[in-house]
Amino acid sequence: MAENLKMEVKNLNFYYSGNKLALKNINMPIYEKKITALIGPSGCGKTTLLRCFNRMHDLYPGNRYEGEILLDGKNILDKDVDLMELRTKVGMVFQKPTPFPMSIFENIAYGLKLQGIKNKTELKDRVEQALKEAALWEEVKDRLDTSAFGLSGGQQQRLCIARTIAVKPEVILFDEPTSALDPISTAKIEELIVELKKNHTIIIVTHNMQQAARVSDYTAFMYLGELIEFDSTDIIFTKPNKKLTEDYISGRFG
Ligand SMILES: Nc1ncnc2c1ncn2[C@@H]1O[C@H](COP(=O)(O)OP(=O)(O)OP(=O)(O)O)[C@@H](O)[C@H]1O
Repeated sequence: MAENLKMEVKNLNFYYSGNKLALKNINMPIYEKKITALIGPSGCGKTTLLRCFNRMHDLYPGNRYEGEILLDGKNILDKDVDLMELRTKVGMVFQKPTPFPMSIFENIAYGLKLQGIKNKTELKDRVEQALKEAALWEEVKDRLDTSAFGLSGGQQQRLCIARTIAVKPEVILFDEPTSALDPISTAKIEELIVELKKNHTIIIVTHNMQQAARVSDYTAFMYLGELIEFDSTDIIFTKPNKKLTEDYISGRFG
């Protein structure tokens, strides 16, 4: 089946301030409305690569990119890119749930208000829609005005997902979204991520290989800042082309 390119990484190098080269000549496609998993041993550069896709590294001075990352054909590493706009298009969910210290409703309304949505009915509708998409509505609809900190860890993570999807991103980055959660909450989030690909392109960092195999369509295996192999998840987990990939998949190191 022909896939549509949503993003494309071309000859990407990334340096942390102090000139530490953390990503070396990365080239890979990101297909539209598919889930791409980034896997590899600790310190191989998964999170570093993920944070390039919405230029999170720009929050710290001295970090430097070389090469290109195209989003719908336009290089997001160009100097004149509006980072607010980029981060609206390319949203991010972090490892630990990070609700704001406000009510469940306000957690989601916050980003919508920043986008200029002031109308109360519209805000209510958009909050409800986001909570429904994040499979949280039924659990919270009677306590929208209570603090987000009253939710369980798994619910907080779904709230963070709701907050991210409320502003209608095209791409969603997940950085080990279930590593702080129990197995039941993890299963719910995995189900949700698969559901979200109907309308979004998804990139997920995970050090849980079973999770990558369960949820993703494509997998990128990284090692020491390099992309060793990119292919369909089936191939990576059944007959990878590189010995290093096979050794990692079969648990010989990692
Ligand atoms: N802020 C930073 N400044 C300098 N070097 C960093 C910084 N953050 C990460 N690194 C280095 O960049 C390399 C890649 O780290 P990264 O966190 O991307 O790996 P990872 O594959 O996501 O690892 P993990 O699975 O442990 O989260 C490592 O050598 C790490 O020490």
